[in-house]
Amino acid sequence: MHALQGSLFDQTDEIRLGPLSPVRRTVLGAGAWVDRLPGWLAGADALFERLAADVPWRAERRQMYDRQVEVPRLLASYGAGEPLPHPVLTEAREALGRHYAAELGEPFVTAGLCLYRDGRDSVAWHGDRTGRSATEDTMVAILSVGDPRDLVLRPRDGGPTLLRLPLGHGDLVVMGGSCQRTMEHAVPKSVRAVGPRISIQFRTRGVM
Ligand SMILES: O=C(O)CCC(=O)C(=O)O
Ligand SMILES: [Fe+2]
Repeated sequence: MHALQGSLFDQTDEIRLGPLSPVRRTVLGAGAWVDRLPGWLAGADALFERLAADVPWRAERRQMYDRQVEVPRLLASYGAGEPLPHPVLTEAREALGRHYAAELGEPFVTAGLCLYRDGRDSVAWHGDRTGRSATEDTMVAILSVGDPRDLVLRPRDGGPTLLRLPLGHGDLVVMGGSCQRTMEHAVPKSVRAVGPRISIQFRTRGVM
């Protein structure tokens, strides 16, 4: 794994969340939208280092036709009520819950973590549509630390990529409304030399 290149605009070691009020919404149509807040978390490089070292990362293999393939990223997941690997993640989940309470109608309860070791790690086009999100609107909030990687979104029924969001260094994105059903998202492989990135995805009960 490449060493993380410390970011020039995040020289603080104090790991701290800013206010959520500056979040900006992009409406994608068909009930889907994306909220963004670049640099929500200060001290993102310090949080990256802590999570990289402290989280019990696991490699997964998946059945692909007749063979087992390595999932191209490392994973960790925290169910409802399980303590998160850093207190600022609990703060983030609660702050997001308060900010979106009226619109979402329920709290964020689970956290999934992905570690993209380098540009060869990725996630293929998909929607988070296992569980209630297959039929209901929901929100998936993602905090990113480490080197930015693009999160791309396109309509599920075909059509060009609508959004390409570089996410790292404390950036927040929230995919909301019908996004998991009507759109797909991916983190494509990168041929550029990129350092590692960790994403933390907060979801509601029964959504994967
Ligand atoms: O790393 C990201 O920002 C996206 C991860 C993702 O889409 C997922 O785990 O479902
Ligand atoms: Fe996803």
